[in-house]
Amino acid sequence: MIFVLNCGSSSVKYRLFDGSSPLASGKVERIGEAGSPIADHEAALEQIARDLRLASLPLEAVGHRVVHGGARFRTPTVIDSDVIDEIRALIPLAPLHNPANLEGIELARRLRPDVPHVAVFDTSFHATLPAAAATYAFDRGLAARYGIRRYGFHGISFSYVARRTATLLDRPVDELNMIVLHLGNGASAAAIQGGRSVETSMGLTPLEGLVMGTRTGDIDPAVAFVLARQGGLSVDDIDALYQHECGLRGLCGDNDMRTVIQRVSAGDPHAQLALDVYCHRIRKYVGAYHAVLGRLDAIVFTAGIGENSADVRAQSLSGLLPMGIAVDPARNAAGRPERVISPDGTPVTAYVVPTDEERAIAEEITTLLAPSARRQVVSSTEKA
Ligand SMILES: Nc1ncnc2c1ncn2[C@@H]1O[C@H](COP(=O)(O)OP(=O)(O)O)[C@@H](O)[C@H]1O
Ligand SMILES: CC(=O)OP(=O)(O)O
Ligand SMILES: [Mg+2]
Repeated sequence: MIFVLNCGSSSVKYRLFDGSSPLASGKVERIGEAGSPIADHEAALEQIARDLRLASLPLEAVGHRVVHGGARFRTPTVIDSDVIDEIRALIPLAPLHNPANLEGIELARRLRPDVPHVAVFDTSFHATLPAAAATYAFDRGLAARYGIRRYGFHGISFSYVARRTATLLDRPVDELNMIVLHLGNGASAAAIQGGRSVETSMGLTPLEGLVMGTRTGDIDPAVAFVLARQGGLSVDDIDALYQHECGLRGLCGDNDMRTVIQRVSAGDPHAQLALDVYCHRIRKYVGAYHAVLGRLDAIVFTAGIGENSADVRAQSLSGLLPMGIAVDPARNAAGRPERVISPDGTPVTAYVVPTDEERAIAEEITTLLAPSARRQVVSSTEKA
């Protein structure tokens, strides 16, 4: 059995697998929010551990989603105290995520010190970004000193969804060019060429790129100078503002797309502008990534908003028929969770493909711990 933990900034998702069959799963949301019965991640994890009798399960390994792996972690990694220190050192680059990931790791290791704990990183899939896409036009010396470059995130999801889409198209992933739009609490786009990430919208941190629930996405760096010089805000104030008070919430007061869309239906102009900015940003990235890829075979929507919001999908891709992209209203509105939403015969096939980060993590761990891979892990440790 493999137990997988996905500790997010305000939620914990978990899944227990017996081989490839899920035995139990769940999600604790709104951790630490006003009025929520779950005060912190520790309380959430203790409840999950009790419910599942985690201490006595016949586990082979525990898998952890870790958002920022920096330049060092390009593959799933067995966690030791050195790895924990390295994940902790990356907290400034993922302040909403790495602390929660670490809490999950530390609590789970305390509970199950007898099994390997494996970190699977959101950044790994983007290790293939070409230098031209990964590099900021920034002082070369400072960039090297502080590790300032574009890393990209949501890689566990992108990699899983790309493989799933290739299966649906019944073609090898290495022949396909696709754009995947992961639209959840955090949101990002990736251009994937032959199964490899060649461009993505998040950068050094998960702040860059698309509009998110509470995060800015792309913004002129000079906004920070104005806030500091004219508003007297500190760096920490600005960081907190960009992370928690911007995005959809900043534009209309709500960070949940369901509420935004209800308000749009009721004629609310702030909600309307929030939705328009959100979809305009996606459309802009689709055009840019089409140019990066040259030929485009598929556009795929995934995660909470991507999988559930027909309005966002339709508005983001409307008017793109000259680029070979279209959405069929009936297919978009309803159907199986995993489906084609473009009309037959359009050059680019548009899909909804539900993501499954927990399954992807379990699969990575099964591969890592397979007997042949285990020998490689041992021999590379010996060499080091
Ligand atoms: N039916 C729906 N219509 C529009 N948005 C939805 C719907 N269902 C869920 N969402 C959105 O999905 C988001 C959460 O996505 P999810 O991928 O579960 O996030 P995360 O894994 O990052 O916590 C919520 O902000 C919510 O607005
Ligand atoms: C990297 C990131 O933004 O993750 P999430 O969408 O889970 O917040
Ligand atoms: Mg997520």
